[in-house]
Amino acid sequence: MHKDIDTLIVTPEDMGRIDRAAALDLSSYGLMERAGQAVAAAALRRFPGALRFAVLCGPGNNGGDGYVAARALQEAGAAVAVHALGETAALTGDAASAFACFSGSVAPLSAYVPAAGDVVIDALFGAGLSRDVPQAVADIIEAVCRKAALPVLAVDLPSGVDGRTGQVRGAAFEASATVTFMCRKPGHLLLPGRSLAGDLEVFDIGIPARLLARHADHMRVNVPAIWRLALPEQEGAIHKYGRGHLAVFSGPATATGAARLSAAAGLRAGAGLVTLLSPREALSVNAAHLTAAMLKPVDGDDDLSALLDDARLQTFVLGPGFGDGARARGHVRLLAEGGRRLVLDADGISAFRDDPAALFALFSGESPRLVLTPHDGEFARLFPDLAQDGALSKIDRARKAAARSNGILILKGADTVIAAPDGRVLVNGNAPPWLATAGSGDVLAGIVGAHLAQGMPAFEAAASAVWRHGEAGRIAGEGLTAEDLPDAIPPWPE
Ligand SMILES: NC(=O)C1=CN([C@@H]2O[C@H](COP(=O)(O)OP(=O)(O)OC[C@H]3O[C@@H](n4cnc5c(N)ncnc54)[C@H](O)[C@@H]3O)[C@@H](O)[C@H]2O)[C@@H](O)CC1
Ligand SMILES: Nc1ncnc2c1ncn2[C@@H]1O[C@H](COP(=O)(O)OP(=O)(O)O)[C@@H](O)[C@H]1O
Ligand SMILES: [K+]
Repeated sequence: MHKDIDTLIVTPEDMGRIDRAAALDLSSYGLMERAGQAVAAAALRRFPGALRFAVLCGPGNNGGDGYVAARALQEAGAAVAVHALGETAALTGDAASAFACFSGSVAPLSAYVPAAGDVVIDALFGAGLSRDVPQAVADIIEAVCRKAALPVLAVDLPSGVDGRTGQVRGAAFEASATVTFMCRKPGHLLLPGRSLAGDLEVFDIGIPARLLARHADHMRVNVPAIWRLALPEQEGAIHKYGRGHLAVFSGPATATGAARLSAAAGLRAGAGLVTLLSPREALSVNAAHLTAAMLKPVDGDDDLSALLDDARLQTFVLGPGFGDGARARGHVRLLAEGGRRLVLDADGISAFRDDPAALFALFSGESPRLVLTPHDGEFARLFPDLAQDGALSKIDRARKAAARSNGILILKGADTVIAAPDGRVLVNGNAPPWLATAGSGDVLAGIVGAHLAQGMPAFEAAASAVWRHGEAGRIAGEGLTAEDLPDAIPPWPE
């Protein structure tokens, strides 16, 4: 597929618009025919041992794809049982045409009895799911997935998964694989949709790339092609200051490890110099554990102000293990007023829970130089209204938070979303589950800081850091601890 549209993420609403635009130039039934044929081909390829394909067809075009697939499977000599939700006489448009071309018998959905050897083709609802699935569908999902544990191939989306949010509407199939068309939808990438979709195939049914690009909304999968052009130059003889100087605030003597993880990651991720800014009472414990990173005492705003006279210090990480909220707020104010770039993580985020607007005001009005790295709990402290709004997807939440804060949001989790105030959004997909370990977030903050220190724009710095963090997790492998991660940070991709 065209490599530029390969990474696009399109909401069901935008996809509907694209389908309608495509139908002006192309036969919309032709699109459905190719979609259904692709589903049948995937079914035969993935399930050569199937005794029977049970094709469950819904009332819209998703059901239409199902009738095309059923016909193609029958023509290929496979045993097929087709069951419809609702009256087939009520089908309209392309779905009615697809039904008319299918010559086999169609039984009601309620008559389907899952049998061993069946492979279920789920063509009940796709992009058009607009409310919770009816009870009859919830019952079938229970019978197929829980009681009979049959393999399911989903058409476009597992029925019950909301394509815009990835949330389950009432109940949803758990598919072993899903065949979708042209582009991924948010529901394929955001949890729980991502795990319910199983192995995802994106099939090109022939909608022109220009239509996709015109109607898509700056949402993409986080891949190196997106930020490669913003990578720092790697010249052989570059001076260490040329590769940027990152400063990381340490917590008190009892909580210094988190900041050292950020510092170690910052060095590995390419910052030329990393300085740990430590309370005096924690200097000796920090010194005992540091080799390549430098150490400077900072106890309060006066120390920090003096340090900010050094114009080479432009980039800071504040939050990992930091503790003291009042001190954090004072430091953040000085850094903002000094025009510095800041990665605000963990305790640094929580420090502004009583007055998030004060934080946003400090970084308003110019190109973003604040990167916020909350997990869901920290996000809710800064953006309680967005966290509580059940209608918003994780993408919507990150995007609105970025706009409000004029910062880059890294909303963490297995489906980390990176968003910029200008509306660009990336969904990350390379993080292995074992990256969820204590201290892993501190490493991420250090990588973001290193990228900023090397002069990358904030959005690209954040996105590439999330990607490299995911790769480090894969390289370090299952059973990793956060201490293994810095050494596993890979070089920049070719
Ligand atoms: N040109 C196109 O439009 C193409 C569309 N394709 C297929 O078309 C699908 C989208 O088709 P539609 O927009 O018709 O949507 P769907 O077929 O996903 O569902 C819409 C139908 O289901 C009903 N419905 C929605 N939620 C319901 C619920 N909870 N309980 C009961 N009924 C509910 C709606 O009233 C409507 O009749 C895609 O997912 C894809 O499979 C493909 O054929 C490729 C081309
Ligand atoms: N199930 C998961 N799969 C992959 N990555 C995950 C998963 N859960 C969390 N992560 C990632 O692990 C890191 C955890 O960071 P965080 O929540 O701040 O923990 P900590 O404070 O312990 O470092 C984040 O980068 C997050 O995106
Ligand atoms: K479906």
